[in-house]
Amino acid sequence: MRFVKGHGTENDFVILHDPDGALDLTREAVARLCDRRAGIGADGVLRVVRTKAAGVDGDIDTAGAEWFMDYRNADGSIAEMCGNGIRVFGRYLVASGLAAPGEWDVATRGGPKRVTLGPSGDVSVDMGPPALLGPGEASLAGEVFQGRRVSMGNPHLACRVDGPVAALDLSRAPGFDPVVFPDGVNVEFFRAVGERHLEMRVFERGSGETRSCGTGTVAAVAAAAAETGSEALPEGVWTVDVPGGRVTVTLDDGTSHLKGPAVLVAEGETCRDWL
Ligand SMILES: N[C@@H](CCC[C@H](N)C(=O)O)C(=O)O
Repeated sequence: MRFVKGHGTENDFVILHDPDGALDLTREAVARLCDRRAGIGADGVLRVVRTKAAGVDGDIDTAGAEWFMDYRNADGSIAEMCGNGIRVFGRYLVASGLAAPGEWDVATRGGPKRVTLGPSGDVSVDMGPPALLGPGEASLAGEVFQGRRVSMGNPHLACRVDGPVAALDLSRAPGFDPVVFPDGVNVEFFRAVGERHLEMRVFERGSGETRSCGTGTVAAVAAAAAETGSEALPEGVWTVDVPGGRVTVTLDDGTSHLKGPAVLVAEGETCRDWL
């Protein structure tokens, strides 16, 4: 099986080219591919499949997008959206000659997302309006953190912390109420380090701590922006520093845009009989 490896601010992915939907991508196969010692190693898999061959017709709004991002977490579970993944997905389509630089929609389980990119450089994606769903809490190393529940198509709990995020122990999954989050949750911890400038760490559902999470950065910005108390989120450009680098999140026109690097680093083929 041919693959490409890529990352967006070190949130890394194995990209599988499956235009006609021929791959039987089991949960076990994804977990083996993502294993960092016995496999290729990644936070998730991006299966690149033509929307018409993805078997999602009628289930989701695809807006006529030619390509569908089938995203899987490292444990093989399916997620609705991946903000860094879709930027890497866009870079892959352009680098492979499957799409021209410019602007177009990619279908995801979280709805169609408009990707904007040039022949090289940063990739931007319209992530849609963050949905603020009210308060929530997580626990970590015996401490309880208050946060805001945010949907970016996938579920988030964004918690402000007082000290540097580097001091947090994310070696174990944060605790949360499974009644409030029946499908699990991605938990972000953020701190303001300047005006419209956050630092953030994340523990992702299905992948553990990752070095970046695109949907998580938008959720953290939405939670921080909501602290102003105004009914609509105030417009503005935010910088978010994550362990893997820096992205910008723009809140404008009732939507959000995520922008940052998306890099393809290697391509190869899995060995016969391995997977
Ligand atoms: N890293 C991603 C989010 C991937 C999905 C997430 N773990 C979930 O299960 O919802 C991003 O960049 O947004």
